[in-house]
Amino acid sequence: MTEQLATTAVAPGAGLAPAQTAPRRRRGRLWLRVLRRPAGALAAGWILLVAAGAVLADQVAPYGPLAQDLPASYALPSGEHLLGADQLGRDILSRILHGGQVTLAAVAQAVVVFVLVGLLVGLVAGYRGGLVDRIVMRACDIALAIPLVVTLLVVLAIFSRNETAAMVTFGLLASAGLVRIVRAATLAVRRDEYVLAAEVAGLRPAQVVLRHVLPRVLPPVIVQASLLACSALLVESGLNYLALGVQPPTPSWGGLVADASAAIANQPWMLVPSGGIIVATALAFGVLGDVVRDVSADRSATGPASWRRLRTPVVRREATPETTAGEVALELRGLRVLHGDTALVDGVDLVVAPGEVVGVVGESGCGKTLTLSALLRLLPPGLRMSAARLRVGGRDALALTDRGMRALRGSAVAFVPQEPVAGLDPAFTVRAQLRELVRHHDGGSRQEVDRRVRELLDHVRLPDPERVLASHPHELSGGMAQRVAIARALAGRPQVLLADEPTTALDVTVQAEILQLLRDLRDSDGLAIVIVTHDWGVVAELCDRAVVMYAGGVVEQGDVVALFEQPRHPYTRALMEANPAEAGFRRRLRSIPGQVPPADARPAGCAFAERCERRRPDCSSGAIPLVELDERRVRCLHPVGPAAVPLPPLQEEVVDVAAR
Ligand SMILES: Nc1ncnc2c1ncn2[C@@H]1O[C@H](COP(=O)(O)OP(=O)(O)OP(=O)(O)O)[C@@H](O)[C@H]1O
Repeated sequence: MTEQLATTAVAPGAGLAPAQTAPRRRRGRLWLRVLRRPAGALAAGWILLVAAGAVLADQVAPYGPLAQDLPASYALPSGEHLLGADQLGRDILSRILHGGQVTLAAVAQAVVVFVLVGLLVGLVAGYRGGLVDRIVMRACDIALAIPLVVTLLVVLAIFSRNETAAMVTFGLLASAGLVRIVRAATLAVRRDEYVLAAEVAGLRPAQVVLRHVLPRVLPPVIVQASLLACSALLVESGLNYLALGVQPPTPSWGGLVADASAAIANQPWMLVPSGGIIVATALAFGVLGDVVRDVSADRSATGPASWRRLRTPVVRREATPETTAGEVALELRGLRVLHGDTALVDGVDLVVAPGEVVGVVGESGCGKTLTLSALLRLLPPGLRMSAARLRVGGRDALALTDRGMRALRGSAVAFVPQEPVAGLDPAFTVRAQLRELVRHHDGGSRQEVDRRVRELLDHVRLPDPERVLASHPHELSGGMAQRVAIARALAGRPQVLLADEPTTALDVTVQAEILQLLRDLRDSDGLAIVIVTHDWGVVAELCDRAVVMYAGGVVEQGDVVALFEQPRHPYTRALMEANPAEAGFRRRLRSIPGQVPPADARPAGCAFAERCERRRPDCSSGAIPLVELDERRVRCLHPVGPAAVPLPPLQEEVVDVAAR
């Protein structure tokens, strides 16, 4: 158990699904794939034929809709009347074509209202969440409880048989069901990493929704719209059958069925074309919906793996921090991340100069990712953050509104995820995704945008850029995808790059290439980089300084060379000794006994004391100060090596950002 724990703490790639193994998806535009299926092609073809016949009825119908030919009364199909004639000798085919104008227009009205309301309200509820979502859901409950037929009859009575009013009401009431579906789909998509990546890149909510959420929720909307069209057709025909809508002699499909029913004793044939057109068209709408559902189920079966969900926090804290000498790209002082009253992260400081790389190391659950998320002011729902200071690229990130923070993300500070493929939208090519960001940050003509996209790919040294640009994320290897993710991050020319284990999902050779790339970016662009890693090898290769975290706090931080030469905190030393690279032939990997205490059960005093071979009774008696020890900071009463000098305490005052 303890062996296993030590390995988990430091092994590169532990517990991670390599991005390259993401299953390949069959691709193609949705409508093309629908048309490739015989049932889809047949249904779509029939609907198009019927719609075209209705629109062009004046041109293609052999007779006028009201033209009578009494000698042909009740005529069966013939060369003169292809579908026969009714009791007044009116051509049934012509009346079906003209009646289609009324019926299909009514169906279209209902579908348009249904889709517009369902899509807009569902997207807003799912994306915004919170109070908006709750209000929308209650309104849907009410709408779904209203009896449809009774309401339509009331509307027809109030608006003197106005069919448009009835169909708009029908679409509106039915849209409550679509709102729920779109909301659920939006909630699911919001958890996908590429949507998060778009948010982190600083895109506006409307851009994120239109570009990355809408395409995902569209298939269920098309399915529901088809099914609604089917219902609307039956409802409209029913109303006209009862003569509650358009009045005779104006033809409508429901009215034709009513005529045929009245004449059934004289000529049963009349019911075949008039009922048949309704049945066939309703069937076509239903089949089309089914095919779209099948096809889109194939598409979404292999969606990207969900990553940690990050959201905007609500609380900030201000303080009188110690001053920082020299130029600073990123300055974080006294960070706390709270879950209710429990501090998940407590008192973390992080100062990074331009061109400096800082590694954040520690076992799982020590607070590394939450610290990174807090730097972006993006935390999982339910968590709050406070800090004495957060300055990014010279700007006070704690004083910024949500809109200001969005502008900061992607421009001053950018993020590289652990699983690069999951951070890219599977529906778009690399070119489209890079263009989107370049357009967002720089604007310019298409040629200028394309030039910048090529520059970015050259900057991250992607071989065969044209092929990469034309590829979808699943067609890229892990290394290529990580270079694309870095190119995306660089699109806004950030001063600070945050990376959450950017090499753990990659094989060793590719890891080395990505580390080299990050080193070069630090040197060429003067990027300040904060990298979360479990791998001391990455720290040694890339970082200038390291911050060692344990149980939500910093236990040691300082220059990497000095740290490797002489770790001063017993935890740092134990973590280094548990590094798989330290194990050799016939040499067992050392492990740290016990495990990191959960945030709500941290012991008094030093959180590491229970697992520490140097513990003394005073380790568990009170708060342990962070002390200065030969140019590094250590939170330990009995450090490895010479004794320490305490640092002055940080004074803080609490300010609620949300209240500003
Ligand atoms: N949304 C949340 N709600 C409550 N607790 C959380 C939440 N997210 C993280 N935590 C807790 O906060 C602590 C720090 O989590 P964090 O993800 O930052 O750890 P980590 O060091 O990044 O771990 P890993 O290396 O496994 O990614 C853990 O105890 C975790 O259980």
